Amino acid sequence: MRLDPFYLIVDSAHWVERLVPIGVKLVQLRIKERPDSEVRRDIRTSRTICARHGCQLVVNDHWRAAIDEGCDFVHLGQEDLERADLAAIRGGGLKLGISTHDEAELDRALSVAPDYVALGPVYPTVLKKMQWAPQGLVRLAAWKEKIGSTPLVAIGGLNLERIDGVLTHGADCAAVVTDITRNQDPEDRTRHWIAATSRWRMAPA
Ligand SMILES: Cc1ncc(COP(=O)(O)OP(=O)(O)O)c(N)n1
Ligand SMILES: Cc1nc(C(=O)O)sc1CCOP(=O)(O)O
Ligand SMILES: [Mg+2]
Repeated sequence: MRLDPFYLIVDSAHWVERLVPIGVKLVQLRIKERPDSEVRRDIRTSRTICARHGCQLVVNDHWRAAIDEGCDFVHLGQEDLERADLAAIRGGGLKLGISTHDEAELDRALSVAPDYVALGPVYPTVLKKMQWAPQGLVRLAAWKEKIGSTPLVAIGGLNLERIDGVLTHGADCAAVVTDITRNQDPEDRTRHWIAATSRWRMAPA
């Protein structure tokens, strides 16, 4: 399986509506602390927009709603993994991405045969407080060495200047939140991300 090299992460369907039509092909809905009814409404709206634009939709954390709404992927962290019904996710035909931050988490992730593994934070992130020091590019390359053909997602502190570094050190895909959503012109920044990742999009598998 191949992932688009540009992985946008946003916290509402409004962002999906704004940015996916520009040409985003892989987007995660990462909604925190909102009622289940709103989460489901945003997933449904995003699903419709993504289907219209040929974009894969990943749902973070809310795996039951993702199954119910027929999404493409679920993303789970290690704690989420404890509570989720992986058989139901697989049975629903959804793919699974898993966060990792150290070797033990990587072993745990690989034990459930994920469709991608994420390593973070590669660089310092302002989005959330993290207990791990920035992983760096050498560690990213070590992760790829260990996981082989399973796609590797780099996340944490990525910006336009850091894309080439992660994609030449083993990442198949660069995930981003604030470099786009806190940019003064998110649409323009999204266009730049699409252009900056284009040579990996076109590279032979
Ligand atoms: C692509 C990607 N990588 C990592 C994460 C983080 O997931 P998690 O550790 O469960 O933390 P929260 O995002 O739920 O706060 C992610 N969402 N996406
Ligand atoms: C949500 C998330 N998870 C991470 C991890 O390391 O698991 S880093 C991160 C934040 C990514 O946001 P930004 O692109 O703004 O740094
Ligand atoms: Mg989570």
